[in-house]
Amino acid sequence: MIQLELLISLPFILPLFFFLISGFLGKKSSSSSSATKLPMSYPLIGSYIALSKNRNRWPEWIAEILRHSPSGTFVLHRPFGVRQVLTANPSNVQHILKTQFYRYPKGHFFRSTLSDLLGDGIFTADGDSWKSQRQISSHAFNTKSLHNFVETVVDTELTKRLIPILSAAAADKSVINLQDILQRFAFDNICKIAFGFDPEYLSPSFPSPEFTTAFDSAIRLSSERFGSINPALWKLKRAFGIGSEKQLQLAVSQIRGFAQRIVREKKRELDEKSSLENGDLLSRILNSGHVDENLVTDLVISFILAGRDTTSAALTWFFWLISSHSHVEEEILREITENPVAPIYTEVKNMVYTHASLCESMRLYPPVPGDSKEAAEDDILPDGTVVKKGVRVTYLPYAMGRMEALWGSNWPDFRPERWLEKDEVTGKWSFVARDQYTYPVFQAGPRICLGKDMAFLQMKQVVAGVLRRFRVVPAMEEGCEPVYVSYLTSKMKGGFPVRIEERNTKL
Ligand code: HEM
Repeated sequence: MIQLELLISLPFILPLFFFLISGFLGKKSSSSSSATKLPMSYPLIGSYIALSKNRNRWPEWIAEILRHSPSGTFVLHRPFGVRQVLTANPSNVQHILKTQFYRYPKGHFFRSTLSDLLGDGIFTADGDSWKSQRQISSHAFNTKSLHNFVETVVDTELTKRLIPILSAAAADKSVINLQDILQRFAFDNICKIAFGFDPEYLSPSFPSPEFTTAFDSAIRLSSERFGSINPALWKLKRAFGIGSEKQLQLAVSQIRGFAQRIVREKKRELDEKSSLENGDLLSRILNSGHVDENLVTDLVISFILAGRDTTSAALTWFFWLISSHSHVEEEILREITENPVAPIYTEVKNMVYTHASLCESMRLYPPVPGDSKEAAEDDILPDGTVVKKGVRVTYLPYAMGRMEALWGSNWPDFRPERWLEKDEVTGKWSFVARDQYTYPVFQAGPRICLGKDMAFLQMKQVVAGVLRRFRVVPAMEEGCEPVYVSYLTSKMKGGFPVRIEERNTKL
């Protein structure tokens, strides 16, 4: 098998080898300068050497380059003459996400890389298909009854599952992986909210159901396609059904089988009851008359992706930051005391300091580190960067949260106060939002995240529910800093080991 993969790769590896050598012999082309931190670029292989050297830390690497770029933009030379524009410039972000929205669809590259997993679902769709999915989904998301439903689901998962597990960990002083626990929590929630189905993934036995294992590997393998030296390589592997592509096919067929069962079961249930008893998103979508089974299956998979790893990643980094910023923790505890029945929605809404802390945490560690569009025609970005038709333009929330030009010289500091104003008389905080194009953590413009309000509601419920009772204490080795890694969404590398301590005074 490995030999076959090698054989397929030879047409790519041989010229690469040749040009690597010629590059080292000094025949490098343009755009290399140590002063500006731009990576060296060579004929044919472009900046492949720098790319592969920084593969495991690409968000940090790109952020370093963009911090040194006067316009906050640079053009990455990928192998075989492929160019990619990378930007942390808010004017460019506004241009591609809003002003010139129809010139910058998701495009062919993104769709072909992810369509095995996501089909024609909302994340890969463009044009009329995206419009109709967006319309159906927005209708289902934007209702008061969904808010109430989310609140109840999250509260139940919190009180019946998360709190007892943390309580047991506190009692036996064990080290637990908080990232894994929060992912399980988010998975149960999204399945209940989106499909009215409870997978019971967060339980004291920490089960590993086939579906979630398949989902994890499908995300990893699909996102590895983005790093492929040439898409033809993974496409050939897929055609031969070998290596990582074979694993991906297996994982995808398990995922589609699972999603299809959910859709069929829900349709059967609705035929029998023909009512919106549970209020989950899928019932709402099916009730709206949208019954193309394949498309609804794609939507189901997209919702799981959207809802599972985003809130859990955000909360993992949030608890890590809180653990070393006691004044922030104290301020949040004060807010929880002032809102004694939080996590109830109306109370959670008042938690502006907590809201600011979550925004600040996602500025430094966004759950989605980067997002790409593809130019449908030749264009020039507001900062003067020339974009040819077919070129990918990627904006990077991870880099943008680390730009001195946008956040000041204290950008490395975790300071929720940068999102707040204090009323001198009452002493109360009020939240001051940044514009969406400077902080596109939830994307912006017509494709802005549909689950943003739901995500904040869930996260604040968790923060209030956990911190009112427990202290989260990192259990990493002395001097060990967590590492931010990114597949389609971000993660803390190796998980987040913590000890849980009960607070002496319950709030
Ligand atoms: C902290 C939590 C979250 C963050 C940071 C976040 C971020 C994002 C981002 C960056 C996008 C654009 C992705 C792309 O186009 O490639 C997006 C889209 C989307 N998100 Fe979220 N998300 C979060 C939670 C959720 C939740 C809980 C849901 C609920 C299912 C959700 C549903 C969606 C949907 C449906 C879209 C597609 C919108 C479209 O293309 O029109 N998100 N989100």
